[in-house]
Amino acid sequence: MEVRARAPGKIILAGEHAVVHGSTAVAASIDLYTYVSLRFPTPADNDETLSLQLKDASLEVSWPVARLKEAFPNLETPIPPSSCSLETLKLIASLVDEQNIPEANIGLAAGVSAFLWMYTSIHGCKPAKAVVNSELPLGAGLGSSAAFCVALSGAILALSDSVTMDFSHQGWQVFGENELELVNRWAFEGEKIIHGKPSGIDNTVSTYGNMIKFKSGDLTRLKTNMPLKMLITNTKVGRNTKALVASVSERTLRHPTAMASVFTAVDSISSEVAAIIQSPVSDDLAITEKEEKLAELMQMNQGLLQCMGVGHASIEVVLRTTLKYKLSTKLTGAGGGGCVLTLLPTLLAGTVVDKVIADLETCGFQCLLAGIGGNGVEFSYSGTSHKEGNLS
Ligand SMILES: Nc1ncnc2c1ncn2[C@@H]1O[C@H](COP(=O)(O)OP(=O)(O)OP(=O)(O)O)[C@@H](O)[C@H]1O
Ligand SMILES: C[C@@](O)(CCO)CC(=O)[O-]
Ligand SMILES: [Mg+2]
Repeated sequence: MEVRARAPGKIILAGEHAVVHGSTAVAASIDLYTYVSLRFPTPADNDETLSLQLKDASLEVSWPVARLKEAFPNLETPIPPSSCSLETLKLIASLVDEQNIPEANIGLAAGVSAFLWMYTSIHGCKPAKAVVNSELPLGAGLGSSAAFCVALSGAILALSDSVTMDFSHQGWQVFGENELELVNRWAFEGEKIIHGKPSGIDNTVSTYGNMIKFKSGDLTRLKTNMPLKMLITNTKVGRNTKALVASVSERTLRHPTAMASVFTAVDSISSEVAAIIQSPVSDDLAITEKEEKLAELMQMNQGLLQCMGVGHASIEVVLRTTLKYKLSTKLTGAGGGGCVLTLLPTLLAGTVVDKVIADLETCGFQCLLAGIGGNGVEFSYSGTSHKEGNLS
């Protein structure tokens, strides 16, 4: 029995970082996915290990089941979604350490730890093989960590008793509402291990897809008929969300009143962005007016992100380049490099878009046009029609 799950990346249209401090943010899924396949070995495989293959990083880690049982002698599973205690996190860190992950790949250790926490909490020390690959750039602001956690959580739960299986269904299928909530809650626990203090917006938009408004853990699914086209530019400057989120918190401790005003301003911007996106579109004139407002709000949000200290020289280059074409740009995700969004108005000529892309690529950046607002996490089964690998 094998299950596959896929979860999308995301863009944040407004409100990153401020959302960690209780402000509203608006995010949308994009049609770039992280895929996870998970299978329990059959008796013929004679495989008593739990393994995780990370194809994007050409890394495979595995533990004999006996080693896991030794590390977690009192494991009772499944447990409901819960934070990994400091004590368990230490045990997991020592299991990860034993794998001697090369220094160049050390950022992956947190992802491996998140996998171990989610998997063992649901399936205990049962042998299995998980394989991960992604269409998303890792650590670039497009929610790769959330897509990783959501796809893993989806696959792990799809092979558990918490999910009702439908074998009559061919291809990708969606989870039920309660199942989605469970997938999202577990993914959030994984994100906590990777990010330290996530707001939950990234795993939530990856789980539910489409476009969402998010504030203090509350999700509003946005309904829109506004065609939204964004150019995504990857500055290819590496950064780490955990460190950037921590740096904004430190600035907030140093300047609490000033930062509170910044977060309040972002809250208003995000609320306005959500209102514009949701108001019905009647004609080209109405679209143009809405796009102009969105463009201005993106510029304002970018200025406030600068105030938070998450800009980068490479982002400035993208801003200046797109401004030559009177286009508005803001960073997306944690900033400090990573990806940047440029609003492409509906009536903008294709030739202009080509020129902007050529200009940005001359600077060494990578441009992509992703579809916005597609489905969230989905899964599909292959193999025999039961979940007990050792029965198949
Ligand atoms: N396909 C993958 N394979 C292995 N690890 C992954 C994968 N995708 C994400 N990760 C984990 O997530 C980490 C990157 O997460 P990080 O939050 O820093 O960036 P991001 O999620 O891409 O950007 P943002 O949080 O700003 O949207 C990696 O270092 C790794 O631990
Ligand atoms: C920077 C941040 O706001 C978004 C990262 O995509 C962090 C978070 O909300 O968890
Ligand atoms: Mg992330």
